[in-house]
Amino acid sequence: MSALPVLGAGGWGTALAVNASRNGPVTLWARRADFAGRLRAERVNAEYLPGVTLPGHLEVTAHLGEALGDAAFALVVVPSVGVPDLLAALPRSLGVVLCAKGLAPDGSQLTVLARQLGFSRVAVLSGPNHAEEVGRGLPAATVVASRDSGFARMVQAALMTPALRVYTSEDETGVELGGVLKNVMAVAAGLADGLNLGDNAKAAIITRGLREMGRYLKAEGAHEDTVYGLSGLGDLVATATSRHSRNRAAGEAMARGEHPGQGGKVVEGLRTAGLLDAWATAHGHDLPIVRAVARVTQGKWTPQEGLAQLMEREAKPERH
Ligand SMILES: NC(=O)c1ccc[n+]([C@@H]2O[C@H](COP(=O)([O-])OP(=O)(O)OC[C@H]3O[C@@H](n4cnc5c(N)ncnc54)[C@H](O)[C@@H]3O)[C@@H](O)[C@H]2O)c1
Ligand SMILES: O=P(O)(O)OC[C@H](O)CO
Repeated sequence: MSALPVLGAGGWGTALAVNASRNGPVTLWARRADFAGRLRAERVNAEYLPGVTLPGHLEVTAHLGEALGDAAFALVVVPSVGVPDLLAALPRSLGVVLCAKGLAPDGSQLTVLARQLGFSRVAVLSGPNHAEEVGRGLPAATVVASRDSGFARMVQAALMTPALRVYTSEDETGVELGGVLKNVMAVAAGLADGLNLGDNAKAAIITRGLREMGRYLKAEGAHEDTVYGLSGLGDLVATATSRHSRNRAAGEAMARGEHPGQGGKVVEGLRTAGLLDAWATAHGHDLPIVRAVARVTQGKWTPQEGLAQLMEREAKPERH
């Protein structure tokens, strides 16, 4: 049985590797050789997922070819900015499971980019899945989406464990974009936390944020109900309310006048907000929470100005 390559040794790559190790051999790829050496020696990823022991049979390498071996597919778990370069280095015969929740630097969906590069078996994995909990084996559910339902089932079989329930979907776009947008909404929720706006405001952000996500998914051709699934509503709730979320914590820090950085860990929503806001402006779409988060992260509005812009919008029926 060939080992499953997990490409990216941050928090999520490490948690997925630990989970999949319950089913068979796994090789975790880290881009830095010294870091891979530390993981091999210490059997813990102290930098990105402290407190989770790496099983003895989990291999770690910084050699991409060694990680890939003769595997049929790989999990791609580096931050979205790094995905284009990593995909470019992979053989096109490999199936790729995109696990980042962000867009390529030019604003493209990562699944679209993968197809443009010539990969024929493409899937996306997304859901309410904090690495800190999945790594510890706490119960969670997630979705693997692919136009190729046979490929989705293959990935499902590799990742489904007693602690991680994996559903399949054919709505690649809807599942991918749910994960992309919920990070921006989580930054908004964090801004509300940092401004001490209370529970009512948080509920309003989640609910109106979900409506905004639905409008965007529909415009991009996703299925109508995907936004109400694990990768949409599920992940929005998990991220906007969680003490683990780096996106929520980044918003909270900004509202307090602090730097949004999360100790070197990726905060996808900060970059995504600007890309989505540019898309909305170019296409004449109304994404007000995205716009507020983008302008606050770009320093164009204060958090209080962002709040005022949302509260002073024109009166309208709820369904819009
Ligand atoms: N942490 C979570 O709970 C979680 C859960 C689901 C999805 N995700 C998504 O997974 C992706 C990765 O997040 P993470 O939490 O593992 O990040 P992280 O911040 O914990 O770690 C990022 C890792 O990627 C490496 N890296 C950074 N830039 C790279 C590049 N250009 N090429 C190769 N490697 C690079 C870093 O060295 C580090 O090992 C993000 O898109 C995130 O939204 C994270
Ligand atoms: O810590 P965050 O905000 O990047 O969120 C992690 C996961 O995406 C939650 O599902």
